[in-house]
Amino acid sequence: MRCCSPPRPAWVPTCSSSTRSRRSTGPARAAGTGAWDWPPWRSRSRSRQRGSTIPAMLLPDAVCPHSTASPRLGPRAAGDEVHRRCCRGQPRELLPASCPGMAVPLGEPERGRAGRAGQGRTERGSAGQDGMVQGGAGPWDHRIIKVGKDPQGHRVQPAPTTTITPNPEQGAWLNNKGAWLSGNGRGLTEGGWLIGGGPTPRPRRVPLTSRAGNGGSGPRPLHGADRCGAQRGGACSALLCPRGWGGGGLATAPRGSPSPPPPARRGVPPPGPRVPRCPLHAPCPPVSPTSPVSPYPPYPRPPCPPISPHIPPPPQTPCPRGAAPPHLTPPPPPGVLPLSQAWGRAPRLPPSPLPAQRRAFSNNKILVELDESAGVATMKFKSPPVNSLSLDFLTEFCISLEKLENDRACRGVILTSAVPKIFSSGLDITEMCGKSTEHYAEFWRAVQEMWLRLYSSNMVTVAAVNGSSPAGGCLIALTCDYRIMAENPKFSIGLNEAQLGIVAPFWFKDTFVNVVGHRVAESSLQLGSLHPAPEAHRIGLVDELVPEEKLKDRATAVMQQWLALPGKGGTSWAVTECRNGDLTCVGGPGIEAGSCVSVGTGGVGGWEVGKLSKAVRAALGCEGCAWHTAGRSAGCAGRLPPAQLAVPALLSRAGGA
Ligand SMILES: CCCCCCCCCCC/C=C/C(=O)SCCNC(=O)CCNC(=O)[C@H](O)C(C)(C)COP(=O)(O)OP(=O)(O)OC[C@H]1O[C@@H](n2cnc3c(N)ncnc32)[C@H](O)[C@@H]1OP(=O)(O)O
Repeated sequence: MRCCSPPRPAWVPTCSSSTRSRRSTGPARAAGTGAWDWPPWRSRSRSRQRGSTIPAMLLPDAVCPHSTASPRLGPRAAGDEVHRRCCRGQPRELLPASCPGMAVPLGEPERGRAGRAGQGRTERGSAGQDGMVQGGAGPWDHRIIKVGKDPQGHRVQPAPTTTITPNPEQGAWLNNKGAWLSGNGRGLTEGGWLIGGGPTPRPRRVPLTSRAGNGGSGPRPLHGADRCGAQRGGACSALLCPRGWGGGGLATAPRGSPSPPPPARRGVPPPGPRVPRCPLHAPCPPVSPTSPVSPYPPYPRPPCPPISPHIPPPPQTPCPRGAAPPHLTPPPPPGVLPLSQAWGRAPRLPPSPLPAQRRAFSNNKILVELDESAGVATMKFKSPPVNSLSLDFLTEFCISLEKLENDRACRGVILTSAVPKIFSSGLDITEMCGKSTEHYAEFWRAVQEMWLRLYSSNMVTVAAVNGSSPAGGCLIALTCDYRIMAENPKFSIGLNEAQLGIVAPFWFKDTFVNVVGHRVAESSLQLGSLHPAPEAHRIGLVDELVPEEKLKDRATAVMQQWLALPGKGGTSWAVTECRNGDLTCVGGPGIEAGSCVSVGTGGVGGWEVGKLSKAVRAALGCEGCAWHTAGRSAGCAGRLPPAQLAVPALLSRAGGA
């Protein structure tokens, strides 16, 4: 029996044959050994360079950390509680009978889950996660078994297994979560998921009246209370619950979409015509200070982010970011629809000649400033005295990061500290003693969550280490793409756990090894060394040192350098493959017209480009493939028409890699 995986499993492909790349020294062994103290499912863009893969997995019941069958979680009640919360994100079919989540009445979690996905609630459907498909005998018998981005560029988390059913009355399709699908049966999409091919064991029709959620691309209230698991009596996580966002102004609102209107719900008037919704105009919802069923201890939820004064109301005003000036879109080759027009979506705006638009939101412990024109956010830790990573901090960190991840205007994040001389002191030691087992489990889950989200972020992440950074603080820096440290020798960084008499978890270690190499990591870990900045630079623990006053500028420059590269920073790609391939040739800038075919990664759920290329090249034996970068939103939002997305064929020829 498959079980829920730890905290964020829902987007893990259920196909046991699928693989995903990951860092070479990452802890895939966790599955094999039964170790459960981290969920080894994430991939990372850098991993593709290393080329290793692990099987996608849902942990079996016996090794699920949240299962009562787990011998390591302690009292049954603790396991039950966490498991119940965790498993909320899982399709019911995948939950073991022993899962306490099964006790939640049917229908309740459905609403919560669907609403969650529909809210643009994201999993890190990193660019490496794939849109693999099993299809059906009939056009509506399909199963979606992988995940990616939706047409608006939001990463979404559909259930790994989804059946869809036609709704002839409205000429469209619904899945078993009530989400709207668009397409023509050959290239149906559900919020960006391409679906097609292969039988579904038990296709299920869902009465319209029970389709409460809208996990697809149809409109829905950003913060409707009925979307909130907490409101439904189900488990509600601050991270999962749309209300936990504390305001959707910066979050996820789909822009113009060709999707059909959502189904009417009993007692709920059908919404009017779909109006492209500007997230900046989204009304700020009431936010309750606490959520009684949140898995997190009550804490003041962050206030709604202020709507920038330069964004004019009213909501009906055309979105200022809704359409690109024509001159900014390069003309496509003759006969080829630009990606951004193929599905009628607006590409991401390149830097505007207008004054820089800056937005900021803040919670208790982290200040986030987003420079929209640059596409770069700065997350400043402001939790004095030492930015210790408490449960609250970690939670706010994840929320902030995910907000940015969902924000199409943001492609990179600089992490730094607002506390003088301290980047972060690492895990809050006070969270690790004198607390309940449940608290320990929750805290540790949050630690992992922080790492996973950061590690697998689609954004470019740069750590501007402007102070000491021991242990968990060092981990944050290690988890970023690039580390710049203030060259003050009084600042030190390292995994010093050994000095505290504890052992760095192996995923701390693996992250460390990936950066500094095996031998340096070995000796440093054994000694629990804290390396002064110059030494840290020498051993490669940080990539460069700069005077503290130049740290910000340098981080910004590095960020620009990274963002200029194709494929990073959430940039979506149209993968161009390959001579004599059987896909439709679309050509594109830098691509010899007629020689390549193109697959919009946004349309296939966020394929990791390098991996796809590698797989396709291996399968087709092609040489000289080129990439066509379409820009983040253009690539995500502007997918090729289904007819041009011969992805199943591609996948089958690529062995589903
Ligand atoms: C629960 C889950 C189950 C899993 C358990 C398994 C355990 C495995 C864990 C493995 C991974 C561990 C990772 C970690 O991150 S452990 C934390 C490691 N951190 C440190 O060792 C840092 C210690 N602190 C320092 O070195 C210095 O404080 C620092 C350089 C950061 C700043 O020095 P400064 O002189 O400027 O400030 P003070 O030392 O005077 O400290 C000011 C106050 O801050 C408190 N403090 C410091 N660090 C922490 C911390 N990590 N957590 C909580 N509080 C911290 C310090 O006590 C001072 O408080 P008071 O003013 O009240 O005394």
